[in-house]
Amino acid sequence: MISTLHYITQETDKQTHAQAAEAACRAGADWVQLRVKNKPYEVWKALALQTKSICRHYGSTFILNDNPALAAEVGADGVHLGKLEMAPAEARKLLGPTKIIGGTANTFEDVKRLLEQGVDYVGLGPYRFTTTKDNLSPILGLQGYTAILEQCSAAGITIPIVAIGGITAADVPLLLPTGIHGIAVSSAITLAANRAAAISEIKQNLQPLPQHNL
Ligand SMILES: Cc1ncc(COP(=O)(O)OP(=O)(O)O)c(N)n1
Ligand SMILES: Cc1nc(C(=O)O)sc1CCOP(=O)(O)O
Ligand SMILES: [Mg+2]
Repeated sequence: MISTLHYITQETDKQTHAQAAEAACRAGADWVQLRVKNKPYEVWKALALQTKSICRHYGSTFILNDNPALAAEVGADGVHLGKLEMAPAEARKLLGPTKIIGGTANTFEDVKRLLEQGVDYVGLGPYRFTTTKDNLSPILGLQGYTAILEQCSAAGITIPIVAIGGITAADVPLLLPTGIHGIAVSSAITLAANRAAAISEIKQNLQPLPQHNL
C-alpha cells in the first residue's frame, strides 16, 4: 500500500537526516524517503541503517532515494529513482518483485514510460519552485497536474501518483481533485515549528471529500 503522505528527509544545521526521519515518524509520518546528497558512501550507508531502524521502530515504510544497490544492501522497503539513476526495470531485477520502486515524472510521457518500466508509484513534480532540489524540471502548477491526470484517466492509467515540490497543507484541497493519490513533502514538515501539527493538518486535508447524494 503506497502512503498518501511521503516524508522526504532533509538535513538542517540542527539535525541529521536520521534525526529528521525520527522526528517525522514520532510526529506521525508512516512513509520516509531518505534523500541524501553529496555524502561519502559510508556516511550514506550509516544514515540508511539508522533510518531503517527508526522506521522499523515506528512501523513506517523506508524508501531510499537514488541507490538501488544500497537499498538492497541495507534492506530498505524500496527505492525512488529519477531520470539520472538506474532504470526502474533494471532496479526490479536487483530488488525483486516485493520491493517498492518509485520513479520521477514531469510529463504524461514520463508517467507512461515509468509504468512500462514496472514502477509501483510515480512522484510527479515540481508543483512549484522549491529550494530543496537543484535543477528542477519545468514547474507544473495546478494546471499541469490537471492536464496530466486527465491524460492518465483517459488512458486508463491508475498508478498512484504523488505530487511533489514546495507543497504545503494548504495546497492539498486544490491538488486532491486532480486525481493524485497523495503528496511528498520535505520542507513543510522538516521546517515546521510543530511537526505533529503539520502532519496532522496534511493528513486531515488528504481525507477524501465526502460524497453528496444529489
Ligand atoms: C516522491 C518523489 N518524487 C520525486 C523525487 C525526485 O527524484 P529525482 O528526480 O531523482 O531527484 P532527487 O530527489 O534525486 O534530487 C523524489 N525524490 N521523490
Ligand atoms: C525531491 C524533490 N523532487 C522534486 C521534483 O520535482 O521531482 S521537488 C523535490 C523537493 C521536495 O521538497 P520540498 O517539499 O521541500 O519542496
Ligand atoms: Mg534522484
